[in-house]
Amino acid sequence: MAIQSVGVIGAGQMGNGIAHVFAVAGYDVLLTDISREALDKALDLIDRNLERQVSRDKISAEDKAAAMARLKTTQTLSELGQTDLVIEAATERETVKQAIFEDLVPHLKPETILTSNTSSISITRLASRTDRPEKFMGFHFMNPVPVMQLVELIRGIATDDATYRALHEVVEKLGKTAASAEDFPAFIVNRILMPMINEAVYTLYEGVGSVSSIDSAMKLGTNHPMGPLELADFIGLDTCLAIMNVLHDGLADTKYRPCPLLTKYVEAGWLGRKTGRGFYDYRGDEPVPTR
Ligand SMILES: CC(=O)CC(=O)SCCNC(=O)CCNC(=O)[C@H](O)C(C)(C)COP(=O)(O)OP(=O)(O)OC[C@H]1O[C@@H](n2cnc3c(N)ncnc32)[C@H](O)[C@@H]1OP(=O)(O)O
Ligand SMILES: NC(=O)C1=CN([C@@H]2O[C@H](COP(=O)(O)OP(=O)(O)OC[C@H]3O[C@@H](n4cnc5c(N)ncnc54)[C@H](OP(=O)(O)O)[C@@H]3O)[C@@H](O)[C@H]2O)C=CC1
Repeated sequence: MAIQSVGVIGAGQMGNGIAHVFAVAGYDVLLTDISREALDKALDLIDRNLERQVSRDKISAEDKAAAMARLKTTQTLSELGQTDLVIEAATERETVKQAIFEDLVPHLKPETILTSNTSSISITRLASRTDRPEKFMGFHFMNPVPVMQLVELIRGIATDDATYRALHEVVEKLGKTAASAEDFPAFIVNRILMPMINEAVYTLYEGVGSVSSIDSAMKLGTNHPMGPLELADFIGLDTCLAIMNVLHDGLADTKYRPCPLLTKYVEAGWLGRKTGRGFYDYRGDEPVPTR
């Protein structure tokens, strides 16, 4: 079956980036969220990010108009049942994702492929709660989606070859590169990246360095485009903590213990850029380190 239409669940930073790249690649996109405000903000952001690509000659003004025309939003989850491919990109919480799949499954066409953009949660476990574990996969995009080349493809224990091949083809049509990962906690990228970020928070917690010195040390000392604390703010500290908890619970090894300071920031509602404050305060003209 040729995939032509795509449903995206969750209009946060990942959902809007995923909707953006699929619309540019010629797919009809239906984006849903529980909040109308999130949908309106996502449409506005996609428009601005497409404009940025036009201004840098990455796409033409006609491509932008065509992409915006292919993009629709709805607050009714069941409407996504008629699409060929569904990508769930809601909050990184297993109960939230399971509830979404439970509500959606009765409305799905039999041939629809179901995927999750989860950063860490077991694909086999998510798939087992649906009516189609063989047509279920982890489809893990990186942030910011329009810029990052990689998509991790994660097969659950029951995923069939046809589903894997179909998603591999989609990745190629998007002009991105796939890397296959086995279904273990946090897969490849976050198994390696998130302990580094967590260690940077411990480095701050233990007073080895300030926010600025830790970030400049890693940017200038290891050529990372962002320091680990700046990157944590960019990803979202709630998402970082959720991933560390999945690693800690799933691998039962104390080396994945989330830093108490990371927990404290999340408990304060300081989730990074998306709430205006994290390891940096973004409410002024320039980001100001909080420690
Ligand atoms: C948590 C998970 O589950 C998995 C993950 O995603 S982990 C996070 C992975 N992501 C990273 O590690 C990102 C690390 N950071 C970076 O690579 C860079 O800082 C960055 C690409 C985000 C920004 O780069 P920069 O050079 O500082 O900024 P900027 O010049 O504004 O952007 C670079 C390019 O991206 C484009 N861009 C940035 N954000 C964009 C967006 N949202 N949409 C479209 N284009 C965008 C810019 O227009 C610019 O294009 P040109 O090269 O044509 O000029
Ligand atoms: N941030 C990152 O760098 C990356 C994140 N991911 C993964 O992508 C997913 C989304 O992350 P991200 O975009 O950063 O998170 P955000 O917090 O930016 O967005 C999540 C969105 O999902 C919405 N949502 C929550 N519950 C539901 C629901 N039941 N139905 C529909 N929408 C819902 C939220 O609404 P509200 O705000 O109203 O709760 C919010 O708009 C997570 O699984 C995350 O792990 C993957 C790669 C990178």
